[in-house]
Amino acid sequence: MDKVFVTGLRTDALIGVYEWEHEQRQPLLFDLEMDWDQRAAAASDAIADALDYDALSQAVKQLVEARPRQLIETVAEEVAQLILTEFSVTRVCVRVEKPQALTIATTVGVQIERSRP
Ligand SMILES: Nc1nc2c(c(=O)[nH]1)N=C([C@H](O)[C@@H](O)CO)CN2
Repeated sequence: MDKVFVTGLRTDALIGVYEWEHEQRQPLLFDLEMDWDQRAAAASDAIADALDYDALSQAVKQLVEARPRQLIETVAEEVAQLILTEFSVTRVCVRVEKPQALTIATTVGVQIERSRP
């Protein structure tokens, strides 16, 4: 299957289980990979037939930055559902990194894959 991907999408989120994390924004980085048949877009050369990675990235950033959450699992799930429902995508892989979470590790994160029936 063809793919559209976005790597290193940066957001500034209120994210974490600790009190200070609800007041101080910190970066969450997203890698997104979507199934998308490219043939119609390639034939028409029209953005209307493409999965618009610009619109998709802006929507993800807006969702993530809109409200505080405790777990990166929650964010990953919400992002996956947004992409499936708002962008007519049938399968998405969402990887979330929280690079400032631990001083003893370069980064931590979760990765999920979700499909629409
Ligand atoms: N599986 C998870 N473990 C932890 C999370 C999380 O979101 N998912 N969050 C934290 C804290 O917020 C931590 O990142 C603060 O440094 C701990 N474990």
